Amino acid sequence: MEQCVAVGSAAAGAAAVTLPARPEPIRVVPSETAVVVIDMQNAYASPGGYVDLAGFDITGAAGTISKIAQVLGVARDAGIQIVYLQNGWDPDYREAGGPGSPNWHKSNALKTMRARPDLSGQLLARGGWDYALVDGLAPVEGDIVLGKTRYSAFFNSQLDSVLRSRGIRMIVFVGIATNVCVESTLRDGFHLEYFGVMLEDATHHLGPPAMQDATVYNVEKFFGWVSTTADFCGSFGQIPKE
Ligand SMILES: C/C(=C/NC(N)=O)C(=O)O
Repeated sequence: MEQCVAVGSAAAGAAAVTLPARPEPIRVVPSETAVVVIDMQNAYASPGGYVDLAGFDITGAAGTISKIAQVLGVARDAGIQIVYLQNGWDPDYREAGGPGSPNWHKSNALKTMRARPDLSGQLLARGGWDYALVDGLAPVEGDIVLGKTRYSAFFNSQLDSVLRSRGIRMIVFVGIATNVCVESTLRDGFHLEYFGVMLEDATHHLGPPAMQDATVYNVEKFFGWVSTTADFCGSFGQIPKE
């Protein structure tokens, strides 16, 4: 087996779990691990949600929901902290920014609502159906739910302090979209000294399939590690229930 990368107190010999990953396995203590669920909202994963209305193919999202549900079940039994992110803005879209913000120009949700005024106030507005987490992935007691207003979950959010205060060193990423908010957050996490692992089959891209491949390449080569739902469940599922 290739050399393991040992994270946090695993490097000092604490009892740890080895997660098979590329480019090499990674060894970590479960209490220093968090699963970060990126934007599993109706907007990104349900027919009639924002990305569906904006013309992206969301047929893969149903499979992603069931993979994430498996990951969360095992993570909860292993005592791993789960943090959900929800992307969007206040119902008046002040947090989205006006024409002085690149977000106003690049956000496909804002562009879709400008093209279709009948949708105005519906897409990614806090409190609405589009903003809500999908039914199949409801948080349970002990999970943390945070809002975010830009692609990176570290930007202008409480994510760093929530993780840092709990001694988290490794983040396991699942969610949508691989090539937008998942990659943006994993990259920022790298720069904040978190070890990022992306479960490739528990994420889904926006755009052509090459987008998924490009992020997998970027993560494996430059920013972190790539693993799978089966490997996560196989390794963290061995831990006796607390
Ligand atoms: C394009 C897009 C991606 N979001 C995400 N959760 O990856 C958006 O929010 O408009």
